[in-house]
Amino acid sequence: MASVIATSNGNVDAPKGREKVIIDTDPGIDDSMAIFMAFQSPQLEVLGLTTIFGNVSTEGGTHNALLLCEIAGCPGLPVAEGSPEPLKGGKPQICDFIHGSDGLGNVFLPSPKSKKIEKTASEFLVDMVSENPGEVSILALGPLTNLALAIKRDSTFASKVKRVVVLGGSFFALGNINPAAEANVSTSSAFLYSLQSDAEHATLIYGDPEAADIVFTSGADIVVVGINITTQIKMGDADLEELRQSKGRHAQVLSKMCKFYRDWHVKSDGVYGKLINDLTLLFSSWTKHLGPVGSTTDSILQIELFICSSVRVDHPYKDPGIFPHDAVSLVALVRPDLFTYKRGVVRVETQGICLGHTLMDQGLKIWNSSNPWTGYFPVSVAWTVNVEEVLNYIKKVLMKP
Ligand SMILES: O=c1[nH]cnc2c1ncn2[C@@H]1O[C@H](CO)[C@@H](O)[C@H]1O
Repeated sequence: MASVIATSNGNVDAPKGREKVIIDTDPGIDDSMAIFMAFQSPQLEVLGLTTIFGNVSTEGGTHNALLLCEIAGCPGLPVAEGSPEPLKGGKPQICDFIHGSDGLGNVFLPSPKSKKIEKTASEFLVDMVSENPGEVSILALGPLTNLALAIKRDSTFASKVKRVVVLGGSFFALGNINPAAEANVSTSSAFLYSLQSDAEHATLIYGDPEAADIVFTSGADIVVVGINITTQIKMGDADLEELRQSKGRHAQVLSKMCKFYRDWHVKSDGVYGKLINDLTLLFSSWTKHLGPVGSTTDSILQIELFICSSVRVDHPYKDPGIFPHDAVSLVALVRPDLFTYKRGVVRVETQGICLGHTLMDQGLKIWNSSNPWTGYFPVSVAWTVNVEEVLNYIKKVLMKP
């Protein structure tokens, strides 16, 4: 029996008591934040970590998961290694440009002493959920391959798992891999498309939209937090500095990790990179619209005015900082009341230019005939977020000694 009750408007009630949780993760800098937060959350009992590719290789993720458990003072916690590749096979591309070659912001910490358990991630997930039916929740922070394998392995898994909180997808908003897709449901689809014309590589499929579609349509009690929600929460440079100066139990190591992540955000989403890009693009239209350039100072002023009045004045990344995606989904697990939700069937595109696109039927229309959304169980999709409270919550937990 699921403990989370979705009300008619899709809202999710807060769980009562200490919640058993397995974190399925590709750690990852924002994963590390979420994992440390889970260890610092008295309302959670972390049963173990399962690993997956994405921000790092699955093997690298296992290494980092063991390391994070040791740093957090839980060296014996089970870490089960997951699939090295998506359901369809192929070598996944790793986001080392976001998380560094060690996955932890190139901090190159000493290797962990503890070892992964013998069971695979899907075996561990199935066994823990079977042993504690209706009691184990899963926080899924990476591609959903391990969960899909658990569902395939045990047809009762979806009904026995308490609830699954997924960081993934982008609902009625753009993705971060390309306009259609978010990274966890379609890792590196952009890379796939760059290879599609290359016959030698045509059979390679990167990303795991098939797994995401299996999980979303499995009937499990699922809460999905997309990047349309997580990118509303920004830890700016001032927040990061506050963290660095705090006595937070893991504040120092996280601050070191976050440097790389922050610098990537500035390049990828930040004002500087975007401004240069915008400037180049706008320069031609500027001369067309505003006439010939006067003195250099005038020109710069006019360009600034033009940019401020026409582009990106509301871009969330005007000020440098990071998006703590995984930490936000941890908050959705422990403080579901800080979000509102819509219920609906979610399907994931598994082919074509919208590979990895997550699309929810909001139930606003009675369709004339059946369609690929018909007949599946609805999930809860985070719809709005209390930005200030979620940011405060993340900071409070991370700054806890
Ligand atoms: O722009 C991006 N491209 C690929 N992966 C990203 C990007 N931004 C964040 N992440 C990573 O993917 C998950 C959220 O989609 C997060 O785990 C984050 O670390």
